[in-house]
Amino acid sequence: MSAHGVPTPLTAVKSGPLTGTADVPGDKSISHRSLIFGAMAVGETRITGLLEGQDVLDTGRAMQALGAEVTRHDDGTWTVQGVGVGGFSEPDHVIDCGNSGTGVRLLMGAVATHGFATTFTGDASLNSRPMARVTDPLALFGAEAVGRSRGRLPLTLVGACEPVPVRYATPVPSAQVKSAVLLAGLNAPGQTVVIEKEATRDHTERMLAGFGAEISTEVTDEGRVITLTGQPELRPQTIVVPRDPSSAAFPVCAALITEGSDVLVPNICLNPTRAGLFETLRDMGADLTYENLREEGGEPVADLRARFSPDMKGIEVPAERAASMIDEYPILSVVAANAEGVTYMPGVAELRVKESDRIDAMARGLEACGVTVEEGSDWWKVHGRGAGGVRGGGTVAARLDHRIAMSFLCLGFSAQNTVTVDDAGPIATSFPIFRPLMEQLGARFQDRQE
Ligand SMILES: O=C(O)C1=C[C@@H](OP(=O)(O)O)[C@@H](O)[C@H](O)C1
Ligand SMILES: C=C(OP(=O)(O)O)C(=O)O
Repeated sequence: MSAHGVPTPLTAVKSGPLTGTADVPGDKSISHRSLIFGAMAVGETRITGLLEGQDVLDTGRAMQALGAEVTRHDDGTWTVQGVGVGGFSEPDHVIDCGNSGTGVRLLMGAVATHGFATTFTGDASLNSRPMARVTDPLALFGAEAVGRSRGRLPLTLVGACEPVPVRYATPVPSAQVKSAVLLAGLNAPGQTVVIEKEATRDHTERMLAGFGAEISTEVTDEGRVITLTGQPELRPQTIVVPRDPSSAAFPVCAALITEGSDVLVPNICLNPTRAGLFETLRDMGADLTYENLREEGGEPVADLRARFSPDMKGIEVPAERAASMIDEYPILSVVAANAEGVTYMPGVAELRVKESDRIDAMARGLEACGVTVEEGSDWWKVHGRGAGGVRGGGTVAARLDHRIAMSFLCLGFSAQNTVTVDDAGPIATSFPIFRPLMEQLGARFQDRQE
Protein backbone atom coordinates (compact mmCIF):
# COMPACT_ATOMS: atom_id res chain seq x y z
CA MET A 1 0.00 0.00 0.00
CA SER A 2 1.08 3.56 -0.56
CA ALA A 3 0.77 6.05 2.30
CA HIS A 4 -2.80 6.64 1.05
CA GLY A 5 -3.81 2.99 1.31
CA VAL A 6 -3.78 2.41 -2.46
CA PRO A 7 -1.92 -0.75 -3.58
CA THR A 8 1.24 -0.05 -5.59
CA PRO A 9 1.86 -2.83 -8.14
CA LEU A 10 5.43 -3.35 -9.27
CA THR A 11 6.94 -5.47 -12.03
CA ALA A 12 10.42 -7.01 -12.18
CA VAL A 13 11.99 -7.49 -15.60
CA LYS A 14 14.70 -9.92 -16.70
CA SER A 15 17.94 -8.16 -15.73
CA GLY A 16 21.57 -8.70 -15.44
CA PRO A 17 24.21 -9.10 -14.71
CA LEU A 18 23.76 -7.72 -11.17
CA THR A 19 27.08 -6.23 -10.09
CA GLY A 20 28.53 -3.93 -7.44
CA THR A 21 28.11 -3.37 -3.73
CA ALA A 22 24.82 -3.59 -1.86
CA ASP A 23 24.74 -1.61 1.40
CA VAL A 24 21.68 -3.06 3.10
CA PRO A 25 20.05 -1.32 6.11
CA GLY A 26 20.33 -2.14 9.82
CA ASP A 27 18.96 -5.28 11.38
CA LYS A 28 15.23 -5.10 12.12
CA SER A 29 15.30 -7.36 15.20
CA ILE A 30 18.15 -5.41 16.80
CA SER A 31 16.57 -2.06 15.85
CA HIS A 32 13.28 -2.85 17.67
CA ARG A 33 15.22 -4.03 20.72
CA SER A 34 17.52 -0.97 20.74
CA LEU A 35 14.49 1.32 21.07
CA ILE A 36 12.70 -0.85 23.66
CA PHE A 37 15.71 -1.56 25.90
CA GLY A 38 16.85 2.06 25.51
CA ALA A 39 13.42 3.15 26.79
CA MET A 40 13.82 0.85 29.82
CA ALA A 41 17.30 2.10 30.75
CA VAL A 42 18.04 5.08 32.98
CA GLY A 43 19.45 7.87 30.80
CA GLU A 44 20.30 8.34 27.14
CA THR A 45 20.91 5.49 24.69
CA ARG A 46 22.43 6.48 21.35
CA ILE A 47 21.81 4.33 18.25
CA THR A 48 23.51 4.47 14.88
CA GLY A 49 22.46 2.37 11.91
CA LEU A 50 18.87 2.01 13.13
CA LEU A 51 16.62 0.53 10.44
CA GLU A 52 14.22 3.33 9.50
CA GLY A 53 11.58 0.91 8.24
CA GLN A 54 7.90 1.28 9.09
CA ASP A 55 7.92 -1.57 11.65
CA VAL A 56 10.71 0.04 13.67
CA LEU A 57 9.27 3.55 13.38
CA ASP A 58 6.00 2.21 14.81
CA THR A 59 7.92 0.77 17.78
CA GLY A 60 9.62 4.16 18.27
CA ARG A 61 6.22 5.88 18.42
CA ALA A 62 5.00 3.26 20.89
CA MET A 63 7.95 3.97 23.19
CA GLN A 64 7.02 7.66 23.13
CA ALA A 65 3.41 6.79 23.95
CA LEU A 66 4.73 4.91 27.01
CA GLY A 67 6.73 7.92 28.21
CA ALA A 68 10.23 7.61 26.70
CA GLU A 69 11.67 10.39 24.54
CA VAL A 70 12.79 9.15 21.11
CA THR A 71 14.61 11.58 18.80
CA ARG A 72 16.08 11.31 15.32
CA HIS A 73 19.04 13.65 14.82
CA ASP A 74 20.14 15.31 11.56
CA ASP A 75 23.18 13.00 11.27
CA GLY A 76 20.86 9.95 11.21
CA THR A 77 21.59 8.84 14.77
CA TRP A 78 18.74 8.24 17.20
CA THR A 79 18.61 8.86 20.94
CA VAL A 80 16.24 7.41 23.51
CA GLN A 81 15.79 8.98 26.97
CA GLY A 82 14.84 5.94 28.99
CA VAL A 83 12.43 5.93 31.91
CA GLY A 84 13.98 2.95 33.72
CA VAL A 85 12.58 -0.55 34.35
CA GLY A 86 9.05 -0.14 35.75
CA GLY A 87 8.91 3.49 34.62
CA PHE A 88 6.45 3.31 31.70
CA SER A 89 3.25 5.34 32.03
CA GLU A 90 -0.21 4.50 30.70
CA PRO A 91 -0.56 5.54 27.07
CA ASP A 92 -3.46 7.87 26.29
CA HIS A 93 -4.20 6.32 22.91
CA VAL A 94 -4.30 2.96 21.18
CA ILE A 95 -0.84 1.66 20.19
CA ASP A 96 -0.77 0.83 16.49
CA CYS A 97 2.05 -1.59 15.67
CA GLY A 98 1.28 -1.56 11.96
CA ASN A 99 2.56 -4.75 10.29
CA SER A 100 4.98 -5.79 13.03
CA GLY A 101 4.70 -9.03 14.98
CA THR A 102 7.98 -8.33 16.72
CA GLY A 103 6.85 -4.83 17.72
CA VAL A 104 3.53 -5.84 19.24
CA ARG A 105 4.69 -9.03 20.93
CA LEU A 106 7.75 -7.45 22.56
CA LEU A 107 5.70 -4.43 23.65
CA MET A 108 3.03 -6.64 25.21
CA GLY A 109 5.81 -8.22 27.26
CA ALA A 110 7.22 -4.84 28.24
CA VAL A 111 3.89 -3.49 29.58
CA ALA A 112 2.62 -6.77 31.12
CA THR A 113 4.25 -6.06 34.48
CA HIS A 114 3.15 -2.40 34.66
CA GLY A 115 -0.17 -1.83 36.46
CA PHE A 116 -2.07 -0.10 33.68
CA ALA A 117 -4.03 -0.93 30.53
CA THR A 118 -2.69 -0.75 26.98
CA THR A 119 -4.69 -1.37 23.82
CA PHE A 120 -2.84 -2.69 20.76
CA THR A 121 -3.87 -2.86 17.14
CA GLY A 122 -2.23 -3.28 13.75
CA ASP A 123 -2.95 -3.62 10.05
CA ALA A 124 -5.11 -6.40 8.56
CA SER A 125 -2.11 -8.77 8.47
CA LEU A 126 -1.06 -8.21 12.09
CA ASN A 127 -4.67 -8.32 13.33
CA SER A 128 -5.01 -11.84 11.94
CA ARG A 129 -1.88 -13.25 13.63
CA PRO A 130 -1.97 -15.39 16.82
CA MET A 131 -1.28 -13.52 20.06
CA ALA A 132 -2.27 -16.17 22.64
CA ARG A 133 1.29 -17.51 22.36
CA VAL A 134 2.30 -14.30 24.16
CA THR A 135 -0.74 -13.48 26.30
CA ASP A 136 -0.77 -17.03 27.79
CA PRO A 137 2.67 -16.72 29.43
CA LEU A 138 2.02 -13.06 30.32
CA ALA A 139 -1.06 -14.22 32.29
CA LEU A 140 1.33 -16.18 34.54
CA PHE A 141 2.85 -12.84 35.62
CA GLY A 142 -0.68 -11.63 36.52
CA ALA A 143 -1.51 -9.71 33.31
CA GLU A 144 -4.99 -9.99 31.76
CA ALA A 145 -5.74 -9.77 28.06
CA VAL A 146 -9.04 -9.20 26.31
CA GLY A 147 -8.92 -9.43 22.55
CA ARG A 148 -10.86 -10.81 19.62
CA SER A 149 -11.46 -14.51 19.10
CA ARG A 150 -8.36 -16.73 18.98
CA GLY A 151 -6.49 -14.03 20.88
CA ARG A 152 -6.23 -11.73 17.90
CA LEU A 153 -5.77 -7.94 17.92
CA PRO A 154 -7.17 -5.41 18.68
CA LEU A 155 -6.42 -6.45 22.23
CA THR A 156 -6.23 -4.73 25.60
CA LEU A 157 -3.66 -5.91 28.09
CA VAL A 158 -4.08 -4.97 31.74
CA GLY A 159 -0.66 -5.28 33.31
CA ALA A 160 -0.02 -6.92 36.68
CA CYS A 161 0.14 -4.49 39.66
CA GLU A 162 2.07 -7.03 41.73
CA PRO A 163 3.84 -9.24 39.19
CA VAL A 164 5.36 -12.56 40.15
CA PRO A 165 8.33 -14.10 38.33
CA VAL A 166 7.64 -16.93 35.92
CA ARG A 167 9.22 -20.17 34.69
CA TYR A 168 8.03 -20.89 31.17
CA ALA A 169 8.90 -23.44 28.48
CA THR A 170 8.00 -21.99 25.07
CA PRO A 171 5.72 -24.38 23.12
CA VAL A 172 6.72 -22.90 19.73
CA PRO A 173 10.23 -21.97 18.55
CA SER A 174 9.81 -18.19 18.76
CA ALA A 175 12.21 -15.44 19.74
CA GLN A 176 9.23 -13.11 20.00
CA VAL A 177 7.60 -15.26 22.69
CA LYS A 178 10.91 -15.73 24.52
CA SER A 179 11.57 -11.99 24.39
CA ALA A 180 8.06 -11.05 25.56
CA VAL A 181 8.51 -13.24 28.66
CA LEU A 182 11.97 -11.82 29.38
CA LEU A 183 10.72 -8.24 28.94
CA ALA A 184 7.88 -8.91 31.39
CA GLY A 185 10.40 -10.54 33.73
CA LEU A 186 12.45 -7.34 33.80
CA ASN A 187 9.84 -5.69 36.06
CA ALA A 188 9.01 -8.74 38.18
CA PRO A 189 10.94 -9.38 41.42
CA GLY A 190 13.12 -12.53 41.50
CA GLN A 191 14.18 -14.80 38.70
CA THR A 192 12.23 -15.33 35.50
CA VAL A 193 13.22 -18.43 33.53
CA VAL A 194 12.47 -19.20 29.87
CA ILE A 195 13.25 -22.62 28.42
CA GLU A 196 13.41 -23.16 24.68
CA LYS A 197 13.90 -26.55 23.03
CA GLU A 198 15.44 -25.09 19.89
CA ALA A 199 17.71 -22.07 19.81
CA THR A 200 15.98 -19.00 18.35
CA ARG A 201 17.63 -15.66 17.65
CA ASP A 202 19.39 -14.53 20.82
CA HIS A 203 19.53 -10.75 20.41
CA THR A 204 17.42 -10.15 23.53
CA GLU A 205 19.81 -12.16 25.70
CA ARG A 206 22.93 -10.55 24.24
CA MET A 207 21.55 -7.02 24.40
CA LEU A 208 20.08 -7.29 27.91
CA ALA A 209 23.49 -8.45 29.14
CA GLY A 210 25.00 -5.41 27.39
CA PHE A 211 22.50 -3.13 29.16
CA GLY A 212 23.71 -4.57 32.49
CA ALA A 213 20.97 -7.11 33.32
CA GLU A 214 21.90 -10.33 35.11
CA ILE A 215 21.03 -12.93 32.49
CA SER A 216 22.52 -16.34 31.78
CA THR A 217 21.91 -19.20 29.37
CA GLU A 218 22.58 -22.81 30.20
CA VAL A 219 22.27 -25.63 27.68
CA THR A 220 20.62 -28.63 29.39
CA ASP A 221 18.66 -31.75 28.37
CA GLU A 222 15.48 -29.60 28.48
CA GLY A 223 17.00 -27.17 25.97
CA ARG A 224 18.32 -23.66 26.48
CA VAL A 225 17.46 -22.40 29.96
CA ILE A 226 17.61 -18.61 30.18
CA THR A 227 17.53 -17.05 33.63
CA LEU A 228 16.95 -13.33 34.18
CA THR A 229 17.08 -11.51 37.51
CA GLY A 230 14.24 -9.00 37.66
CA GLN A 231 14.23 -5.28 38.47
CA PRO A 232 17.76 -4.41 37.39
CA GLU A 233 18.82 -0.85 36.68
CA LEU A 234 19.59 -0.93 32.96
CA ARG A 235 22.53 1.23 31.90
CA PRO A 236 22.10 3.26 28.70
CA GLN A 237 24.22 2.08 25.77
CA THR A 238 25.82 3.29 22.57
CA ILE A 239 24.58 0.85 19.94
CA VAL A 240 25.83 0.34 16.39
CA VAL A 241 23.17 -1.76 14.68
CA PRO A 242 24.75 -4.39 12.40
CA ARG A 243 23.33 -4.89 8.91
CA ASP A 244 20.40 -7.21 8.48
CA PRO A 245 21.14 -10.74 7.19
CA SER A 246 17.43 -11.11 6.35
CA SER A 247 17.65 -8.09 4.02
CA ALA A 248 21.06 -9.20 2.67
CA ALA A 249 19.32 -12.40 1.57
CA PHE A 250 17.62 -10.55 -1.32
CA PRO A 251 20.63 -9.15 -3.20
CA VAL A 252 22.59 -12.34 -2.37
CA CYS A 253 19.92 -14.68 -3.78
CA ALA A 254 19.15 -12.40 -6.74
CA ALA A 255 22.85 -12.52 -7.67
CA LEU A 256 23.02 -16.33 -7.36
CA ILE A 257 20.18 -16.80 -9.88
CA THR A 258 20.79 -13.91 -12.31
CA GLU A 259 23.21 -14.69 -15.12
CA GLY A 260 26.68 -13.12 -14.90
CA SER A 261 26.14 -11.53 -11.48
CA ASP A 262 28.83 -10.75 -8.89
CA VAL A 263 27.62 -8.78 -5.85
CA LEU A 264 29.31 -7.79 -2.59
CA VAL A 265 27.09 -7.28 0.47
CA PRO A 266 29.34 -5.83 3.20
CA ASN A 267 29.16 -5.92 7.01
CA ILE A 268 26.48 -8.56 7.48
CA CYS A 269 25.76 -9.92 10.94
CA LEU A 270 26.43 -13.68 10.88
CA ASN A 271 25.11 -14.47 14.35
CA PRO A 272 24.67 -18.27 14.18
CA THR A 273 21.01 -17.94 15.23
CA ARG A 274 20.41 -15.93 12.02
CA ALA A 275 22.76 -17.35 9.38
CA GLY A 276 20.99 -20.59 8.38
CA LEU A 277 20.12 -19.38 4.88
CA PHE A 278 23.73 -18.79 3.91
CA GLU A 279 24.76 -22.29 5.07
CA THR A 280 21.84 -23.76 3.11
CA LEU A 281 22.79 -21.90 -0.05
CA ARG A 282 26.34 -23.18 0.26
CA ASP A 283 25.00 -26.72 0.75
CA MET A 284 23.10 -26.25 -2.55
CA GLY A 285 26.35 -25.38 -4.30
CA ALA A 286 26.05 -21.59 -4.33
CA ASP A 287 29.16 -19.55 -5.04
CA LEU A 288 28.80 -17.59 -1.83
CA THR A 289 31.86 -16.62 0.17
CA TYR A 290 32.44 -14.85 3.48
CA GLU A 291 35.17 -12.26 3.08
CA ASN A 292 36.90 -10.33 5.84
CA LEU A 293 35.27 -12.42 8.61
CA ARG A 294 35.64 -10.55 11.91
CA GLU A 295 33.95 -9.75 15.24
CA GLU A 296 32.07 -6.49 15.79
CA GLY A 297 30.09 -5.60 18.92
CA GLY A 298 30.37 -9.23 20.03
CA GLU A 299 28.80 -10.57 16.80
CA PRO A 300 30.51 -12.34 13.88
CA VAL A 301 30.38 -10.06 10.83
CA ALA A 302 31.51 -10.66 7.23
CA ASP A 303 31.26 -9.24 3.72
CA LEU A 304 29.19 -11.65 1.62
CA ARG A 305 30.17 -12.19 -1.99
CA ALA A 306 27.62 -13.89 -4.22
CA ARG A 307 28.23 -14.87 -7.83
CA PHE A 308 25.87 -16.36 -10.39
CA SER A 309 25.66 -20.09 -9.62
CA PRO A 310 24.15 -22.04 -12.52
CA ASP A 311 24.83 -25.46 -10.96
CA MET A 312 22.89 -25.30 -7.71
CA LYS A 313 21.12 -28.51 -6.61
CA GLY A 314 17.96 -29.00 -4.56
CA ILE A 315 18.53 -30.37 -1.04
CA GLU A 316 16.63 -31.32 2.10
CA VAL A 317 16.97 -28.33 4.40
CA PRO A 318 17.61 -29.68 7.93
CA ALA A 319 14.51 -29.02 10.07
CA GLU A 320 16.72 -28.12 13.03
CA ARG A 321 18.06 -25.19 10.99
CA ALA A 322 14.59 -23.68 10.49
CA ALA A 323 14.68 -21.18 13.36
CA SER A 324 17.97 -19.71 12.13
CA MET A 325 16.49 -18.89 8.70
CA ILE A 326 12.77 -18.65 9.41
CA ASP A 327 12.25 -15.39 7.49
CA GLU A 328 14.36 -16.57 4.55
CA TYR A 329 12.25 -19.50 3.28
CA PRO A 330 10.36 -17.34 0.77
CA ILE A 331 13.54 -16.17 -0.97
CA LEU A 332 15.10 -19.65 -0.59
CA SER A 333 12.14 -21.08 -2.52
CA VAL A 334 12.96 -18.67 -5.36
CA VAL A 335 16.54 -19.98 -5.43
CA ALA A 336 15.18 -23.54 -5.26
CA ALA A 337 13.05 -22.84 -8.35
CA ASN A 338 16.30 -21.99 -10.19
CA ALA A 339 18.20 -25.07 -8.94
CA GLU A 340 18.21 -28.61 -10.38
CA GLY A 341 15.99 -31.11 -8.56
CA VAL A 342 13.73 -30.87 -5.56
CA THR A 343 14.26 -28.74 -2.46
CA TYR A 344 12.44 -30.17 0.57
CA MET A 345 11.77 -27.83 3.48
CA PRO A 346 10.40 -29.70 6.55
CA GLY A 347 9.62 -28.44 10.06
CA VAL A 348 8.31 -25.03 9.06
CA ALA A 349 4.76 -24.79 10.51
CA GLU A 350 5.66 -21.30 11.78
CA LEU A 351 5.67 -20.05 8.17
CA ARG A 352 1.89 -20.34 8.19
CA VAL A 353 1.50 -17.60 10.84
CA LYS A 354 3.82 -14.86 9.62
CA GLU A 355 2.66 -11.64 7.90
CA SER A 356 0.92 -14.09 5.55
CA ASP A 357 0.74 -17.86 5.27
CA ARG A 358 4.12 -17.87 3.56
CA ILE A 359 3.93 -21.45 2.26
CA ASP A 360 0.60 -20.76 0.59
CA ALA A 361 1.64 -17.31 -0.69
CA MET A 362 4.86 -18.61 -2.26
CA ALA A 363 3.28 -21.82 -3.59
CA ARG A 364 0.47 -19.98 -5.38
CA GLY A 365 2.83 -17.36 -6.80
CA LEU A 366 5.46 -19.89 -7.92
CA GLU A 367 2.74 -21.93 -9.61
CA ALA A 368 1.58 -18.79 -11.44
CA CYS A 369 5.17 -18.51 -12.72
CA GLY A 370 5.34 -22.13 -13.93
CA VAL A 371 6.98 -23.82 -10.92
CA THR A 372 5.56 -26.97 -9.28
CA VAL A 373 5.19 -26.91 -5.51
CA GLU A 374 3.94 -29.57 -3.09
CA GLU A 375 2.95 -28.74 0.47
CA GLY A 376 1.76 -30.13 3.80
CA SER A 377 0.88 -28.43 7.06
CA ASP A 378 4.53 -28.01 8.11
CA TRP A 379 6.58 -28.78 4.99
CA TRP A 380 6.86 -27.91 1.32
CA LYS A 381 8.81 -28.97 -1.74
CA VAL A 382 9.83 -26.86 -4.70
CA HIS A 383 10.59 -28.61 -7.97
CA GLY A 384 13.54 -26.76 -9.44
CA ARG A 385 13.63 -25.81 -13.11
CA GLY A 386 17.37 -25.18 -13.29
CA ALA A 387 19.20 -21.89 -13.88
CA GLY A 388 17.10 -19.47 -15.92
CA GLY A 389 14.39 -22.13 -16.29
CA VAL A 390 11.51 -20.29 -14.60
CA ARG A 391 8.87 -19.11 -17.04
CA GLY A 392 7.59 -16.17 -14.96
CA GLY A 393 4.75 -14.17 -16.41
CA GLY A 394 2.64 -14.29 -13.25
CA THR A 395 0.98 -11.58 -11.21
CA VAL A 396 1.23 -12.57 -7.58
CA ALA A 397 -0.48 -11.40 -4.41
CA ALA A 398 1.91 -9.91 -1.84
CA ARG A 399 -0.72 -10.35 0.93
CA LEU A 400 0.62 -7.39 2.98
CA ASP A 401 3.89 -9.33 3.29
CA HIS A 402 7.17 -7.57 2.50
CA ARG A 403 9.16 -10.80 2.13
CA ILE A 404 6.68 -12.24 -0.37
CA ALA A 405 6.84 -9.04 -2.44
CA MET A 406 10.66 -8.89 -2.47
CA SER A 407 11.02 -12.62 -3.19
CA PHE A 408 8.87 -12.47 -6.32
CA LEU A 409 10.58 -9.34 -7.58
CA CYS A 410 13.93 -11.17 -7.25
CA LEU A 411 12.43 -14.08 -9.19
CA GLY A 412 11.50 -11.63 -11.95
CA PHE A 413 15.13 -10.52 -12.49
CA SER A 414 16.03 -14.02 -13.74
CA ALA A 415 12.72 -15.38 -15.13
CA GLN A 416 12.00 -15.58 -18.84
CA ASN A 417 9.01 -13.22 -18.52
CA THR A 418 8.20 -10.38 -16.16
CA VAL A 419 6.90 -11.03 -12.65
CA THR A 420 4.43 -8.56 -11.11
CA VAL A 421 3.51 -8.18 -7.45
CA ASP A 422 0.12 -6.62 -6.85
CA ASP A 423 1.39 -4.42 -4.02
CA ALA A 424 5.00 -3.48 -3.28
CA GLY A 425 4.01 -1.08 -0.48
CA PRO A 426 4.77 -3.55 2.36
CA ILE A 427 8.47 -3.58 1.40
CA ALA A 428 8.78 -0.30 3.34
CA THR A 429 8.26 -2.20 6.61
CA SER A 430 11.74 -3.78 6.56
CA PHE A 431 13.73 -2.64 3.51
CA PRO A 432 12.61 0.82 2.36
CA ILE A 433 15.59 1.21 -0.04
CA PHE A 434 15.08 -2.19 -1.70
CA ARG A 435 14.20 -0.80 -5.13
CA PRO A 436 16.98 1.82 -5.49
CA LEU A 437 19.52 -0.61 -4.05
CA MET A 438 18.58 -3.33 -6.53
CA GLU A 439 18.45 -0.80 -9.40
CA GLN A 440 21.96 0.33 -8.54
CA LEU A 441 23.10 -3.30 -9.01
CA GLY A 442 21.44 -3.39 -12.43
CA ALA A 443 17.98 -4.78 -11.63
CA ARG A 444 15.12 -3.55 -13.78
CA PHE A 445 11.63 -2.65 -12.62
CA GLN A 446 8.50 -1.31 -14.29
CA ASP A 447 5.82 0.51 -12.37
CA ARG A 448 3.15 -1.14 -14.52
CA GLN A 449 3.07 -4.53 -16.20
CA GLU A 450 3.55 -4.13 -19.93
O1 LIG B 1 12.35 -11.71 17.57
C1 LIG B 1 12.43 -11.22 16.42
O2 LIG B 1 12.98 -10.13 16.20
C2 LIG B 1 11.87 -12.00 15.30
C3 LIG B 1 11.55 -13.32 15.48
C4 LIG B 1 10.96 -14.17 14.43
O3 LIG B 1 9.60 -14.39 14.72
P1 LIG B 1 9.13 -15.57 15.72
O4 LIG B 1 9.75 -15.34 17.00
O5 LIG B 1 7.63 -15.45 15.81
O6 LIG B 1 9.54 -16.84 15.06
C5 LIG B 1 11.07 -13.56 13.06
O7 LIG B 1 10.20 -14.22 12.17
C6 LIG B 1 10.77 -12.08 13.07
O8 LIG B 1 10.96 -11.52 11.78
C7 LIG B 1 11.68 -11.34 14.00
C1 LIG C 1 8.07 -12.28 10.36
C2 LIG C 1 8.61 -11.07 10.22
O1 LIG C 1 8.40 -10.00 11.04
P1 LIG C 1 7.37 -9.77 12.23
O2 LIG C 1 7.01 -11.08 12.84
O3 LIG C 1 8.05 -8.84 13.16
O4 LIG C 1 6.14 -9.09 11.64
C3 LIG C 1 9.58 -10.79 9.12
O5 LIG C 1 10.15 -9.70 9.13
O6 LIG C 1 9.77 -11.63 8.21
